Amino acid sequence: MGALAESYKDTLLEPQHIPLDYGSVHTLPDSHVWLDESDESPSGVHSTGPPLIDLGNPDAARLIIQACETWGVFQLIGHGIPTKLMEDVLSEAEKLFDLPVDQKMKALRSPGASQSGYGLPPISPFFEKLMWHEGYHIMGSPIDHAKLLWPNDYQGFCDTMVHYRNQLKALTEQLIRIIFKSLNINPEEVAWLKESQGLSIGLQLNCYPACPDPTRAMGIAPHTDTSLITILQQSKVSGLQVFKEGAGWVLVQPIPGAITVNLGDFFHILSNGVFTTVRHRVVATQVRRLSFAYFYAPPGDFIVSPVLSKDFGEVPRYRTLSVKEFVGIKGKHFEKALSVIQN
Ligand SMILES: C=C1C[C@]23C[C@@]1(O)CC[C@H]2[C@@]12CCC[C@@](C)(C(=O)O1)[C@H]2[C@@H]3C(=O)O
Ligand SMILES: O=C(O)CCC(=O)C(=O)O
Ligand SMILES: [Fe+2]
Repeated sequence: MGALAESYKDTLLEPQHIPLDYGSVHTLPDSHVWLDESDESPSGVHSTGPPLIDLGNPDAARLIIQACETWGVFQLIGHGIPTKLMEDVLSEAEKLFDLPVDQKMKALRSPGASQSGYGLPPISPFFEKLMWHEGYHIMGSPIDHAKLLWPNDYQGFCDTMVHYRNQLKALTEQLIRIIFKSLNINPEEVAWLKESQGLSIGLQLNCYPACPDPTRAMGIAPHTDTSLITILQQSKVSGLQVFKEGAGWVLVQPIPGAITVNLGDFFHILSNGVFTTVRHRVVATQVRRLSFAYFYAPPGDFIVSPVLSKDFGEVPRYRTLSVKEFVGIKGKHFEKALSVIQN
């Protein structure tokens, strides 16, 4: 199923690491109160957000590379993902998160197994406080877990998610080709890009339920993605913030029809640290917010070695390692993973 199926497999999931029955909670429990940590405070979000790029623009490739260096994230229009499909994903996800909590718990993600199923973010054990979040992850076939949610009516959900995943795969690979060229990597020589074997692909449906005390809660704690690229669809409600040196936490305002593209750790390592693996978080909100994140990573045995050149630096900032090895290091050291492999 690919290396990401092993992400955070040894983190210690305690019994409290399951979503609350949010609909029945009217005051924020102490377990979910996040104290403001100076620069981590949700206030002070003023700067203009990451660039908006039209993939149909003849200058798109240059703008994308520029955004990879300066932000590690951009918004994209002209991407070719049908609006109807994006709406269908939203309505299937709403149907899922609207289920009674007992039903959702039937599809609970099991610790140490693949990442599929319902639950809190797998990074939860790295934090003292719990996130105001419920998620549903699809890795491989969506059928087994969907059958647990809707024993007789799972096909529509599965068809929509598989169709969406296929469309996002084509778009992601188009973006990877553009970025590889700038790194002087010939996409035609990358076997997994041509043959799609051993890839890790995960689709995470995120729900941030309406929160009674949003300024003291956290939707998803700060992290970078363990991916090459992540493609995100945000619903109309804003909540995603990215950390920008010199500006602090900056809001990524949802734009109707646009998708948000962010680079993950593997492009950061490959580019010798020149492309940003953007640190991001999601703040809690007064109204429910949904988002859908598509994670794409190379096969576990792919060797990630920083590209060296005049533009990317002549000295490797990170040691060469396999995707699988990095996933293991991230699972153990989380936010410190990149410094662990620094030369
Ligand atoms: C594909 C993956 C990326 C992810 C770990 C996982 O194997 C499955 C869940 C993903 C997710 C979604 C919410 C935020 C995040 C940090 C987390 O806790 O689980 C990401 C993981 C990641 O990017 O490392
Ligand atoms: O909800 C969002 O906007 C971002 C979610 C996210 O960071 C993730 O799923 O990795
Ligand atoms: Fe993320």
